[in-house]
Amino acid sequence: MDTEVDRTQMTAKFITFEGGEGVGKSTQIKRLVANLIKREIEAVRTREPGGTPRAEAIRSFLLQGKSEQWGPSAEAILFAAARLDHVNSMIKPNLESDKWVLSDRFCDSTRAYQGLTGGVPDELIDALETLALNGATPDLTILIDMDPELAFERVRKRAAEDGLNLPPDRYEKENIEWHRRLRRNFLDISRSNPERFVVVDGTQSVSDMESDIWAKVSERFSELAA
Ligand SMILES: Nc1ncnc2c1ncn2[C@@H]1O[C@H](COP(=O)(O)OP(=O)(O)O)[C@@H](O)[C@H]1O
Ligand SMILES: Cc1cn([C@H]2C[C@H](O)[C@@H](COP(=O)(O)OP(=O)(O)O)O2)c(=O)[nH]c1=O
Repeated sequence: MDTEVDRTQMTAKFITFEGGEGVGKSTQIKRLVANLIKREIEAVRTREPGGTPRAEAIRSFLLQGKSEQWGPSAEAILFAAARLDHVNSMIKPNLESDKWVLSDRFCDSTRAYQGLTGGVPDELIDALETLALNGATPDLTILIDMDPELAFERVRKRAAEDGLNLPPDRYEKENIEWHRRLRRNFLDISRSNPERFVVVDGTQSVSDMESDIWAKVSERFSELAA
């Protein structure tokens, strides 16, 4: 493991997007990166599980359902193994070269999916988080919150428009009650970490949500105040 860096001395920020499936994370992360670049702030977008070749290999194993029979604790360990590589070979080097890093999902997904919703004990989730983050705690986490039924409706509509009939990935096939629990668990995590989280209403239009997120991000980081 590499040595811990003093994040308080850095100007580049690490921002994560969290929430259930189809709430608009990838749409909004692209817009936030573009808004930062417009203001001449170097910013890179990444995602979890994935973000590095080694972590992407773990991603395909996890999302094709091959890990399902291993159980949620082993899955949590696999997500953490992917995260450790992502942190050490992608996130930290970019922050150290003064690039803002924006990640589509990060550690709160493990706590919400495998931990609170999947039943993996807090002690294991806490230990994996300490190990995998290696000091790289997000400066800000944007939770996009909305009813999962509406979010799935959007995803289905888009897939139908594109003529796609994709098989559901690992967590999409859980029932709606499971996804409602997941939503409540994400909200609980945000309430336990009020200094790190902002919650955004996912039912807004794409451009209203973009403005809402920009207002919240620029309020948080004084260097963005125009
Ligand atoms: N605010 C929005 N209103 C309506 N549809 C949206 C909105 N944001 C995203 N979408 C559409 O919903 C689907 C899921 O959005 P996406 O950004 O991929 O979500 P996520 O990354 O959270 O899974 C996409 O088809 C996208 O075009
Ligand atoms: C990062 C992470 C993701 N996941 C799940 C959430 C999603 O179902 C899946 C990632 O799929 P992906 O298609 O990237 O997400 P989305 O559907 O939001 O666009 O992996 C976990 O269960 N634990 C984790 O730690």
